[in-house]
Amino acid sequence: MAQTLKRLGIMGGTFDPIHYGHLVAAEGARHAFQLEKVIFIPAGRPPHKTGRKISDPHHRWIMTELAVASNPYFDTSSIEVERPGYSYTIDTVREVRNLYPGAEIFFITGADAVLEILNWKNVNELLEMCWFIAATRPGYPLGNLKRRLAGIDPEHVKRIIPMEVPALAISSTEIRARVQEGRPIKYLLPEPVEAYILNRGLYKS
Ligand SMILES: Nc1ncnc2c1ncn2[C@@H]1O[C@H](COP(=O)(O)OP(=O)(O)OP(=O)(O)O)[C@@H](O)[C@H]1O
Ligand SMILES: O=C(O)c1ccc[n+]([C@@H]2O[C@H](COP(=O)([O-])O)[C@@H](O)[C@H]2O)c1
Repeated sequence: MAQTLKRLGIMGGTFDPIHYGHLVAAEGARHAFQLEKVIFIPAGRPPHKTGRKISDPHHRWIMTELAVASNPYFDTSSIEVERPGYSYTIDTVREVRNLYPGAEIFFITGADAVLEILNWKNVNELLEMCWFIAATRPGYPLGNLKRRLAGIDPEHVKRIIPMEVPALAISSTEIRARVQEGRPIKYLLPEPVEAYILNRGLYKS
């Protein structure tokens, strides 16, 4: 059913697993851009990660649910998990616009993802439909976006807004490696997510 909101955030990601880097970026965006809600949307089949093993979308979606439960502004959606084929953001933003007609949409990414946006499907159309918030991330300097995204219409590049967040050098890759090597992951991600990973034996092999 369609809902009325003025400013809506979407945090897209593979979330394999979700960690505090994602949550801090989303909460920073919620506050800075007065977003009434941030919907976390785990990618069902990320188009750019075809060459690597990704956990079952069901696990990634449950971990996302567990991670956002304590924040009344956060929600999740399984639209990408349920949609067959590759999870293109353009399709997701179109769907979200139908569910929230009239809402201004802010797609939240980290600096690494936004620097790859040139390769995204229908990027110019996407930037006409929503704003992009590019959260700072250690190791991915965001300087001179206009030059680095020279393939995109400069008017559209203005739709990408850098946002400073507390630097957390956490990645899902590092968490998976830690689990595999028996090193701790505590304090890198919410406790219920940690418990889920350990109970289900994720990332062991
Ligand atoms: N520590 C972080 N700080 C800021 N943004 C982040 C951080 N970690 C991830 N993001 C952003 O969150 C979004 C989803 O990221 P993703 O689920 O791929 O996590 P990841 O840690 O980058 O995963 P992986 O290591 O498996 O590639 C991306 O836009 C990414 O740039
Ligand atoms: O639509 C695309 O072409 C596209 C290409 C690469 C990434 N994305 C989206 O960008 C978000 C962050 O991706 P990732 O790999 O950093 O988790 C996630 O929602 C992906 O679906 C989208």
